[in-house]
Amino acid sequence: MKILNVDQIRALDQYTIQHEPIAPINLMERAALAFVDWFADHFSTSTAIKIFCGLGNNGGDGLAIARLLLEREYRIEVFVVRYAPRESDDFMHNHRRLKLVTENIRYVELTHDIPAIRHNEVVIDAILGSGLSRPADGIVKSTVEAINRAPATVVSVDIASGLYTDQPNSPTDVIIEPDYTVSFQLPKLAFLLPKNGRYVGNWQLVDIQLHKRYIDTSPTPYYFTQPKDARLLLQKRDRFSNKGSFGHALLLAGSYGKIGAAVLSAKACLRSGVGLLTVQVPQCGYEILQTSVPEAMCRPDEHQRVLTGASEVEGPEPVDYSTVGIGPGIGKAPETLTMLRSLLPTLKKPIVVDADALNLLSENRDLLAKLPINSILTPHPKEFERLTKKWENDYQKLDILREFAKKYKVIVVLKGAYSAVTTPDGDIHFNSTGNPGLSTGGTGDVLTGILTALLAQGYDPIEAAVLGVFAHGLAGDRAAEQRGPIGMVATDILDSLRWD
Ligand SMILES: NC(=O)C1=CN([C@@H]2O[C@H](COP(=O)(O)OP(=O)(O)OC[C@H]3O[C@@H](n4cnc5c(N)ncnc54)[C@H](O)[C@@H]3O)[C@@H](O)[C@H]2O)[C@@H](O)CC1
Ligand SMILES: Nc1ncnc2c1ncn2[C@@H]1O[C@H](COP(=O)(O)OP(=O)(O)O)[C@@H](O)[C@H]1O
Ligand SMILES: [K+]
Repeated sequence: MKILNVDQIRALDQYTIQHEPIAPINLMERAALAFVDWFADHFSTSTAIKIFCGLGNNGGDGLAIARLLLEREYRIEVFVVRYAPRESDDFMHNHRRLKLVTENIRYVELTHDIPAIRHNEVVIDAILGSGLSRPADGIVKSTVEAINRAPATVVSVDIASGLYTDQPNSPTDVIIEPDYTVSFQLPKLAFLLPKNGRYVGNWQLVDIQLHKRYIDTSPTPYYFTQPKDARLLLQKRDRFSNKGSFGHALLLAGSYGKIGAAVLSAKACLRSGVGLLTVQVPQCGYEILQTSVPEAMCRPDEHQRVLTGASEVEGPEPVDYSTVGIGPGIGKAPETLTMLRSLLPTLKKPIVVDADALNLLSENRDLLAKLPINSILTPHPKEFERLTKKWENDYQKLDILREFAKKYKVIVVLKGAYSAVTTPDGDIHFNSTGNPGLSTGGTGDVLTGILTALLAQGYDPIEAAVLGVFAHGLAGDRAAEQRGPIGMVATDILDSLRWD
């Protein structure tokens, strides 16, 4: 699913109006109806509701929502925040229609017009939408502050008033802090960025049938991976396939005290369909790995505690494997850096690089140029900062991500809520699955195993990254259903992984 910018969203509305065709007021009615359908699923008619409307089309939505809620016998009070002398045409139209059915419309011009809001009430925030062009000030600011102070449940229409759709807010901006955001049709970039969490709440999309042709032909670097997008990427298995059909992966993982990382990665790799798996661990990990992952072959490193790459056991060279996954639990010993230095230039196909392998790269940035083209790097934000530089806001972080992926021709998976899969062309696919239960040690090692398995099976590296990150998050969601987000651990994700 595409994420469009604010100008494109406006143009999409206009395109729909012209080409469906539909009158603007009817499109607003459709949006209001979609909102009200959602609202009716979440709140009973006994709820006391205060609707705050601005003077633009977001406010127009609010007025239409008020009328439709009245029709469904909700108890509502409407407050129009009069911050300017002019209203939009569709606002005025809905204002006239609402006045025909209720006299209960009040105007907020001065702070003493702002009503008291009680804890068992629901506030619908339709003050400002995607038309925001400057920070909230004056009576808008005071109203937003009063709503934020109130103990009520807050539902924002389309986007929280005061939040920009796709540019940074300043830390001093006053913005609604909703419990829910009910947005129209397409996700907004602002919803996916960590600093905006409290200005978005639990966000949901409602379909208002905006024109598909415009969406399909609009260029954008931003995508949001939906279940149907991921399903399209999944390769079917041939009836006559054999284990040789699904590649032979090499995992370089583990060090003394961190063999668990190697175990988790290895298990995830096997549970993600790899044909054969060899794991190289330091000698101290040999018995642990052979016992806990009998399906994997183990090549013990000649070093007791850390990886050096050398082994007394004969085996293929790393370049001869379908792919290599390197990093989980490897530490930053000088011997391991030496291994990385000599290994990288020999590899020709995309590999997966995670954890301490990334930290070694950030301390030895000359090695970045040695990464095979289209390799997948999986930093969490701290690791990514070490590889690049500190960012001032989430939007700058996205720019740095895209520059980095372009410069080194790699795919960067910036992990976290809505993990961002960034391609060498500068596209970013935000992941839709996953939950805070994944914030527990070892879940990143599982992801490395998954991605390594997909590369070994011959998946295109971008598709491997998008699909692997989606499947990992989905397994996390299943694990959270079974165990709850607090009790789940990385092993539960392994048990929940499914590829159908
Ligand atoms: N265009 C359409 O056909 C549709 C629009 N929809 C709604 O329309 C909204 C966008 O409407 P608008 O473009 O009218 O914009 P808004 O309703 O967000 O803003 C209204 C006006 O306020 C002014 N403004 C911006 N920042 C301000 C601030 N800080 N303080 C005071 N005034 C400020 C702007 O100049 C703008 O004209 C969407 O968020 C959505 O809710 C929906 O009804 C779906 C269909
Ligand atoms: N709040 C969250 N929502 C969704 N996914 C999350 C969240 N927190 C963490 N994750 C996911 O969990 C994984 C954590 O990886 P990482 O930080 O490398 O942990 P570790 O190194 O301990 O395994 C990543 O895939 C990340 O996207
Ligand atoms: K709003």
